[in-house]
Amino acid sequence: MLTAACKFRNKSGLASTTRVMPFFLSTSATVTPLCPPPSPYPSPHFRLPYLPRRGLAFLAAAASPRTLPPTPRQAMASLATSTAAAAAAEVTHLSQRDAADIDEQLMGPLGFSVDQLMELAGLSVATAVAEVYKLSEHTRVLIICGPGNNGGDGLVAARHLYHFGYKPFVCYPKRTAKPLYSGLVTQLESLAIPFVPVEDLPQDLSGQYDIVIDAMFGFSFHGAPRPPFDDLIQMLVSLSVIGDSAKRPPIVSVDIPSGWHVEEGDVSGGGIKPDMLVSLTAPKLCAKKFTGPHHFLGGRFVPPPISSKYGLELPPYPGTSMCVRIGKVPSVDISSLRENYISPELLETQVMPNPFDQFRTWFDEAVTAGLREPNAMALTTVNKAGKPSSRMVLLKGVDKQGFVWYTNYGSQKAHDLSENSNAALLFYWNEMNRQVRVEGSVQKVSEEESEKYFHSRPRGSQLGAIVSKQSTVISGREVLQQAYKELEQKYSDGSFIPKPDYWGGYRLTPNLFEFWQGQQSRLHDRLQYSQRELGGSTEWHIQRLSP
Ligand SMILES: NC(=O)C1=CN([C@@H]2O[C@H](COP(=O)(O)OP(=O)(O)OC[C@H]3O[C@@H](n4cnc5c(N)ncnc54)[C@H](OP(=O)(O)O)[C@@H]3O)[C@@H](O)[C@H]2O)[C@H](O)CC1
Ligand SMILES: Cc1cc2nc3c(=O)[nH]c(=O)nc-3n(C[C@H](O)[C@H](O)[C@H](O)COP(=O)(O)O)c2cc1C
Ligand SMILES: Cc1ncc(COP(=O)(O)O)c(C=O)c1O
Ligand SMILES: [K+]
Repeated sequence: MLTAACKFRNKSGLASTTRVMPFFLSTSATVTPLCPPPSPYPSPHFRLPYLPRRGLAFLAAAASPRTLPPTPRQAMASLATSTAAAAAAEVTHLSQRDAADIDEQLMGPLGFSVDQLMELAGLSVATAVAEVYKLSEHTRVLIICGPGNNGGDGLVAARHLYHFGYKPFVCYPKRTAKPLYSGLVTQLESLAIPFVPVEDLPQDLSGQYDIVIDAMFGFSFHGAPRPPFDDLIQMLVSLSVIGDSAKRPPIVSVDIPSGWHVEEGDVSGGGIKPDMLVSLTAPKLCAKKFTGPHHFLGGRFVPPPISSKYGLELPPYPGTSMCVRIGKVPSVDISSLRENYISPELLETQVMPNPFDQFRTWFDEAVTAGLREPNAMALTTVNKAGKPSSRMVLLKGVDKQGFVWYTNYGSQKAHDLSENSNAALLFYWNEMNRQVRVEGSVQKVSEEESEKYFHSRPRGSQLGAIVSKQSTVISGREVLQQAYKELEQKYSDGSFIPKPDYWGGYRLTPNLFEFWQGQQSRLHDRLQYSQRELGGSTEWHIQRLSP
């Protein structure tokens, strides 16, 4: 499989992505049910005593890096989880002294070298920048590096940004003679990254750069900035007073907004106002005064002895990410969220004559691409009054007879289907720019088929199905837990769990399919398969629909 990822970003910094699809080698508090279903349930299981609410520890477990799956989409999902967790929990802020102490411990008894930590710090900065400021709208990055390790982080970030596809420019006026720094400079020179002297910088940076990274001073800054950093800081201050953030490059500060007091922040009120702060190891006290939209934490290297010694409360990093968003999540301009789809063409001459075969091909490709739950589908039912309702269900089988899923025969969907057998299924494989619509009529599968499937499920899910009077109102989660616990005990000997007669499968027999492949400028491909009578037999007929 070949994939290409080319991302576009809009002004909010959060949206407008071009999705290039993978190419395959083969082509009020009271809630009452809207439509109360008839009750097929035996009642005794459901009159159960109150059980205290469980703690929320499972939320933390859900955000644990170890449990997070690796695909980009899942990483995004987990980023959201850990963002929420980070926002909820208090993140430790370090004093200047503790920050320096931690550095010493890491590079002393804990066996790290400065090169290593700087590499990880710089990589964190680059990944955080790339997460917020997408390449397609922000290409040219000016990195202003100071004389110490903060400047070193900037040099490392410049290298990674280059490899991510950005065009870095480095301003490094006070170079340090140490081999670590000269090595970093040589590495950048070998990539032909331009070093820009301070005097060559335009007074107004907004015309020449799309992002400015402030890597001048970190936690060892003290006093007032000395030349030439005083002027450089002023340049960034003038930049941040341009009110319309869309008309100027965003400023990203590494660890500390340069010129700010490490603990007190922007004391005079006339300092840099960065749009983004990437705190390293743990935020310093001044970060409490940061009011920009993007606060990230990087430096995923803190070992337990440091965390426990300094009582560090730090958010979990999502998946394999080098950075995690902390602080408030910026609110998104929903109207600006959009994707531009780029996919291979979907042509009448290439698709299979039979829509079931075409579905199977696409389905297998979705599985091969590693999509999470490609068998999740929206099911829309309509009751006798014509009121539609949709929900997700899992496809559990497909063949020329139809599409099968399992559910509760007392649920709202079951009630709708008993009144109106017409239904629609919808698959959306986001990462592949693909959608499949299926319409038809629905019948229950045989008891035998349902029995067979029921007993293939994990025992926990079998018990869950017995416990749930799906779509009815319950007083609290405890009701389910208590009933579940009792059943768990009842069947603790591993004995056969009978399928309740209120649980089973449905099969939708299609009379219409539509295969949708997203394309640029909203000129998508849509191929519809409908049924036609031809010489006494039914045939599938393919038509292209306008996007
Ligand atoms: N564990 C981590 O999180 C790591 C973080 N890293 C980064 O390192 C910095 C801290 O680096 P450090 O070298 O200790 O200090 P700075 O980069 O902040 O800068 C020190 C140099 O700046 C000079 N300085 C200080 N104040 C001024 C001033 N007012 N005007 C001009 N120059 C100033 C200072 O010179 P002095 O003569 O004054 O001492 C130094 O030359 C941390 O914030 C992270 O970004 C590591 O990369 C990895 C581990
Ligand atoms: C991804 C996903 C898969 C689901 N799969 C099923 C399923 O296979 N069967 C089912 O009864 N409910 C499933 N659900 C729950 C349904 O969406 C829905 O909440 C439930 O069936 C009750 O719907 P109803 O009240 O409209 O009948 C799933 C939910 C999600 C998000
Ligand atoms: C209520 C309910 N029933 C059934 C299913 C299908 O699960 P399984 O794969 O165990 O059959 C799901 C899946 O989410 C569900 O939520
Ligand atoms: K800085």
